[in-house]
Amino acid sequence: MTTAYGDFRLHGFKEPATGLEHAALCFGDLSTGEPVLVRLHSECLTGDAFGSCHCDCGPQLRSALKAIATAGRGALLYLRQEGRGIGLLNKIRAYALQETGVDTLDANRLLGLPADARDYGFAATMLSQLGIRSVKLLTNNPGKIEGLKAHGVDVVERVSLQVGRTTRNGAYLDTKAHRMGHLFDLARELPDEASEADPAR
Ligand SMILES: Nc1nc2c(ncn2[C@@H]2O[C@H](COP(=O)(O)OP(=O)(O)OP(=O)(O)O)[C@@H](O)[C@H]2O)c(=O)[nH]1
Ligand SMILES: [Zn+2]
Repeated sequence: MTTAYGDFRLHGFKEPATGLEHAALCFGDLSTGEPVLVRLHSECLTGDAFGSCHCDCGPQLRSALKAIATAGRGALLYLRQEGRGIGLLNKIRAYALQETGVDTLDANRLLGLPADARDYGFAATMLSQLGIRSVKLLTNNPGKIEGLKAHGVDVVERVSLQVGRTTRNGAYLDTKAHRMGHLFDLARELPDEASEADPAR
C-alpha cells in the first residue's frame, strides 16, 4: 500500500477470541533478526481519522509511520482497541462525562468500566506471525512494554513518541502522565507548534 510516507506491506489478522480484525503495516526487510522498530497503535477513530483535538493519537499515528519509513524497516500494528478497549460508544459516553470536568480515567470508572481494558496477547501473536521476535517499541506507555514482555516478546528498547501536544489536549496528556504512568519527557511538555497550527497533520 502506497502511503504519504512510503510503500508498506499491508496484512490483515482476525483475532479468534473477539472476532476483531486488526492490521499490520510492514516496511523493509524484517527477516534479518535485528530488533524491529514497532508501533502498537490503539484505534482512535476520532483522533486518527476525524482530526479530534482531544488527544494525541492522530499525530502519533502519522509520526510513527514516518519514523518507520525513515528507519527503513519496521511495523505498525493497528489494533482495534478503540477507547483503550471499551469501544467507540463507551468512549463517546466517556467524552460526554469529560465535558463536565471529569478526567479520562475517572470518566471510565464512572461508567463502571476499567481505566484501560487493553490486552497485548494478540499483538504478540501478530508479531510472531510476522517473524518479529525482538522490538524497539515506539511508545510512552510502560504498560505496552510489560504487556508484550508478558507474552514473550523481547522489548530491547523504548523509543519515545511524544508528539501532538496542543493547548486543547494538554490536560488529557497531563492525566496520562500523572495518573496513568506515561513516560513524558517534561522538558518537552510544551505545545508542539506544528500540531498547534494543524492538529490533523
Ligand atoms: N476511554 C477513553 N479512551 C480514550 C480517550 N482518549 C483516547 N482514548 C483511547 O486511548 C487509546 C490510546 O491510548 P493512549 O493512552 O492515548 O496512548 P497509549 O496507546 O496507551 O500510549 P502510547 O503508546 O504512548 O501512545 C485509543 O484507543 C483511544 O481511542 C478517552 O478520553 N477515554
Ligand atoms: Zn485518540
